[in-house]
Amino acid sequence: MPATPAPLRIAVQKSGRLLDESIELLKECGIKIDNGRDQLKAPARNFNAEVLYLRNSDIPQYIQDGVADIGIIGENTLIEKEKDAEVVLKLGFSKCRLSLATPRGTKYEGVQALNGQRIATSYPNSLRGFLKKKGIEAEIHEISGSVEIAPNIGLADAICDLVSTGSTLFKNGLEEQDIILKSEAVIAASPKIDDARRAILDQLVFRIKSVLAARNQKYVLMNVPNDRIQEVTALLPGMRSPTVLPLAEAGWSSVHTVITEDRFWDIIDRLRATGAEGILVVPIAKMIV
Ligand SMILES: Nc1ncnc2c1ncn2[C@@H]1O[C@H](COP(=O)(O)OP(=O)(O)OP(=O)(O)O)[C@@H](O)[C@H]1O
Ligand SMILES: O=P(O)(O)OC[C@H]1O[C@H](OP(=O)(O)OP(=O)(O)O)[C@H](O)[C@@H]1O
Ligand SMILES: [Mg+2]
Repeated sequence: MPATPAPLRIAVQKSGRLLDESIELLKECGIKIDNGRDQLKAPARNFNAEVLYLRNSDIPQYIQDGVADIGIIGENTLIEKEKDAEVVLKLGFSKCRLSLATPRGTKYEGVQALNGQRIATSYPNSLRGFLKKKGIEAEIHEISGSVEIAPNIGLADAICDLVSTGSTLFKNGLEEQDIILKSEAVIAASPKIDDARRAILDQLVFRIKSVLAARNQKYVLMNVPNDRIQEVTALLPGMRSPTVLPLAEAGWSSVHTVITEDRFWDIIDRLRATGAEGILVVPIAKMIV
């Protein structure tokens, strides 16, 4: 009997913004993990993997060194740490951008305005690269958090930090000026991953793709008078084409299909106008594409 390969070592953030959605995603992939807050290393119960709970900013180094085979990490951290890792899959959560901001009302007609200025940031490498590309000489002031306070306490003229809703900038009297990069959570793989673990990773990626595909879709069922079926089905997408089944009541059919979340309301309104009734919308757990 062939030996079971060593488990895939998955690095996730120990605590912070990425943790809950990372664990939820693995769970939706059918991978059960004991809560490892104190344990720091936890085996998966029904998949050949183990989870390493690490500091977010340390994960790129662990991936490069092959201490972790893969990690769930923000692209922004991966870029900032300048470590060797392959982005295998974008995960669609923790979307944010690394931006430059200045106090509201500051005169700013392009990045040239930053020449000779002091910029506070927790992302010195990303900022340095951006300024170099733009030919701007500025003083980078590295701080590890609460960056948005820096202009208010006279520490800097501008900041470079993550922005999502923009509410932290707003509350601190700052205005977003330029975007340096856009980021979301990704699966990153080690250059040292071996073939056996790469095969486990392929299995995991297949499951994640099925979960992510399903998140954007709804399964929709409706009753349609038979003389309207053609009009209704013309409006509908489907994995192949809509399913049409006869109802017990003569003259009516049940039509089933899959609709993308962003087209959903538009299509539903048109379906009702065309004569569809009793429309049911059901979430899809997994979608094998
Ligand atoms: N406001 C936000 N909206 C969406 N995603 C965000 C936001 N802030 C951060 N992120 C994403 O979540 C990741 C983790 O952020 P978090 O604040 O939990 O850790 P951190 O303080 O950046 O890291 P460390 O543990 O190294 O101190 C970031 O690298 C980024 O990819
Ligand atoms: O645009 P917004 O939606 O307001 O989000 C942006 C804020 O979120 C992050 O901080 P976080 O809350 O993670 O705090 P931290 O500095 O302790 O990591 C980031 O560093 C910004 O300060
Ligand atoms: Mg943060």
